Amino acid sequence: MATTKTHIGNFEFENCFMNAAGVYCYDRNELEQVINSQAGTFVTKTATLQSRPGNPEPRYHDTALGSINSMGLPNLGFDYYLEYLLELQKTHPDRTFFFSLVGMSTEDTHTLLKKVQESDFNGITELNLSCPNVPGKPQIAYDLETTEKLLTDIFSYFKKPLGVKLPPYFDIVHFDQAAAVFNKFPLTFINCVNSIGNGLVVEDESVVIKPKNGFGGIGGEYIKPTALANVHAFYQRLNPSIQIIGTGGVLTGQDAFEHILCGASMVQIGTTLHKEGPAAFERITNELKAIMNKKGYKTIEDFRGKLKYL
Ligand SMILES: O=C1NC(=O)NC(C(=O)O)N1
Repeated sequence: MATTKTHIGNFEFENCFMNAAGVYCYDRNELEQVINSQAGTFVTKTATLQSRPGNPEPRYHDTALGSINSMGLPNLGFDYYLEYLLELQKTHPDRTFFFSLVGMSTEDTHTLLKKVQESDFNGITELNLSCPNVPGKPQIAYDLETTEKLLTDIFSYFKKPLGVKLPPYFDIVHFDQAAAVFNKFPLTFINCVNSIGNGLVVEDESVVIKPKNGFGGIGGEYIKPTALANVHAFYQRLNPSIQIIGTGGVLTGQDAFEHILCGASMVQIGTTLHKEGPAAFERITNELKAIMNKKGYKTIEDFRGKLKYL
């Protein structure tokens, strides 16, 4: 019987599925629903130093093939999520959770990570280098010089497990350049991909979200080929010590199988979770197990990264 267990760093997870930051993770109520689902773990909504209301609504819209969003990092603030995570370390000592965060400035990012370093948090930190929706703020990881400087400074003081949430790259040379940067650091993982930034969805004669005149991050079926390409490009290039979390376009067990085949050790679900709710984790897990049983794979390591070329 196939198992979809996995590990990230030194942590074991009963299931290789979890939410993508931003979906089912805004507050305790949503996070508890993920804890009580078939998901192996959760990641919080990206926390900033102070709470943020985010962008004006409507700022999220589902479409037939996915979603567009320009949330603008609405969150309850770093202290809210840290307090909850520390409480979970007492009530769920056998579980490991992910803490997503980013500063609204480089200084804030260091303040946040120093707080994590000095805290009793014993889970995994996901530094969001790719939010496309804060007006005037670039997607940090598209500036590799700034990213390298930031990671150099971070790893001078941050000694806990850390990964980065990346935007999609679209140029082979950028895969080469980005991997060369990430290979310099003791990253636990990279997470490919965040939404494809600044798409535009039109219905009838209008945009469908208010912020930025309708420009927003695209998720869902639209982005699976880009997500798989980023997962596999970095799988081909990174030191094996840096694991890959695959995010983007996961609707079925087959989509998850493809992410793992491309090299992912964990699969995050965003748009599908938003549309279907936490029951999606059980459905997609069962679909993946059925595929593995049919193919004779017992664990995800039996096929992870073993994408065949022609
Ligand atoms: O990193 C992010 N990616 C998104 O697609 N949306 C959110 C947001 O806008 O808060 N952040």
